[in-house]
Amino acid sequence: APALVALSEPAVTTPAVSKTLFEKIIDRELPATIVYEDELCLAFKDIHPCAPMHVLLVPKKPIVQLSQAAPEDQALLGHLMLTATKVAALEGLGEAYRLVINNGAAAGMSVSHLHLHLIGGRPLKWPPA
Ligand SMILES: CCNC(=O)OC[C@H]1O[C@@H](n2cnc3c(=O)[nH]c(N)nc32)[C@H](O)[C@@H]1O
Repeated sequence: APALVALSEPAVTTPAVSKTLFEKIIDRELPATIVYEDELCLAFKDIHPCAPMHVLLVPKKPIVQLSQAAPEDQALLGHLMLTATKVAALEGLGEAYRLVINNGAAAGMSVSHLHLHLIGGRPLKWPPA
């Protein structure tokens, strides 16, 4: 009987591309209430707002967290901060708002895609919890 030759299955290498929740929102694969968009970033309402106005501002570039931003991201980071002021104005907050970046899970970051919390619409205490 002819020797059985084990046919090696072709190695299937599926790219380990797991989109974060925010990348799915950016790509419109998940719904969100979008309040601002330009070529570099997207702003949408937080699903669990901690204030009457709680918007998330994310770069379209999937920077995992602030501590992983690179020097070439400097202009983008500045754009995010200036865009936050524009969104605050769009949302009628005037000058009264808080802009928060959490870095890492220990700081409460639950989605591994850099995001700025723009919070306002009520008096805010300090320090935050
Ligand atoms: C806790 C602060 N650290 C952090 O990582 O914030 C992640 C922020 O994303 C919010 N969020 C979670 N899932 C969704 C979602 O499907 N849609 C939207 N529009 N927001 C979401 C969550 O409420 C939190 O404030």
